[in-house]
Amino acid sequence: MIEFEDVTKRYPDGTVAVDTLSLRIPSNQITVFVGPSGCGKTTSLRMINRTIERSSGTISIDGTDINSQDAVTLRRGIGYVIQNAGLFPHKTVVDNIATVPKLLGWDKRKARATAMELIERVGLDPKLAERYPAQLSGGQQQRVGVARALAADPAIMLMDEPFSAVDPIVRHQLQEELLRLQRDIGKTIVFVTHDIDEAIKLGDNVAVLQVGGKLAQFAPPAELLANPADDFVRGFVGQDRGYRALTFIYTDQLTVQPLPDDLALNDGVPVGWRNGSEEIEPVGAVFKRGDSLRAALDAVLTSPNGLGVVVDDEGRAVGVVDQGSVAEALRS
Ligand SMILES: Nc1ncnc2c1ncn2[C@@H]1O[C@H](COP(=O)(O)OP(=O)(O)OP(=O)(O)O)[C@@H](O)[C@H]1O
Repeated sequence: MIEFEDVTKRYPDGTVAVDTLSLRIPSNQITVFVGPSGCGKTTSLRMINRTIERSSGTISIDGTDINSQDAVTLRRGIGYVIQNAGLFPHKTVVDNIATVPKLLGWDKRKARATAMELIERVGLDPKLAERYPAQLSGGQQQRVGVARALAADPAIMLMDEPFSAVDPIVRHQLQEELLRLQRDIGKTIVFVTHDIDEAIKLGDNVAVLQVGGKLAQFAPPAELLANPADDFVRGFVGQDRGYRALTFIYTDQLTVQPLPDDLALNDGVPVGWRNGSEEIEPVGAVFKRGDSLRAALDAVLTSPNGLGVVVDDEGRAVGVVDQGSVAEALRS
């Protein structure tokens, strides 16, 4: 557990970026700091690895004050991922990832072998290992950034707006990858974002901060949406929090109907709806049994004929649901 107790950061010019922040960040979960620009998210995050020193209060990791150990040693034991990845431009991908293990004195072969393993683990093609960062896409660079942060197998990983500079599709893929990776590695992740959707999607817990680093609410996302602590949180979470809250509602009450003939399939995978002309219309979003009600609603809303397609783990269509069935589940 990482614990903030009455932590304040006052910069030399007098700006109070964080004001008596108290917070307990549970181990082996993702905790997201979210809030408007300038509310002190980055300052709070960087005080954990002491790249910014607090002015007063205590930060402890598993009961030990972080000021009781050498800052450089502390930092090497904590993974850190930033926006635009911050890779070393003159080092190859594999050498970027092996940086901290080498600093920690691992032998070269072990550091390299670990780096190669991580390349695959974060979903990168091993052929990219000898490329330089400038020869990668933004999304690939971010994956290298995550692999580099994980290289020395730290218990804690700090991530500061890591996916903000990539386009929405890549961002979605990186978020999914992070959740998949976290299911395997179970690190204590502290993640900064200004995007409430990202916070809700990734966080086991979400800390909503307001300007001055004041904690407005600390809660799991479903709780934040259902019971915002005050008007600030309500406003920040947004008008459509009812819709977002559907992300956390699962139902087995949807009536799944057999596949209609006008759904075009390729090897079982839905590719479009036939509408009587030569053209086929896009399927829209699909969802799996066991997905949230939000996914089911998305599927019927984005379908050209109001039928949402249900797929199995391999993406093959298994049935459809209609708007009435989703509305019934919403009502109950
Ligand atoms: N080195 C500094 N000197 C003085 N003030 C600073 C310094 N760094 C940050 N600040 C101020 O501290 C406050 C908090 O900044 P911080 O970067 O922690 O916020 P943030 O929530 O991460 O913002 P953003 O989402 O815009 O990145 C802001 O008012 C900022 O201007």
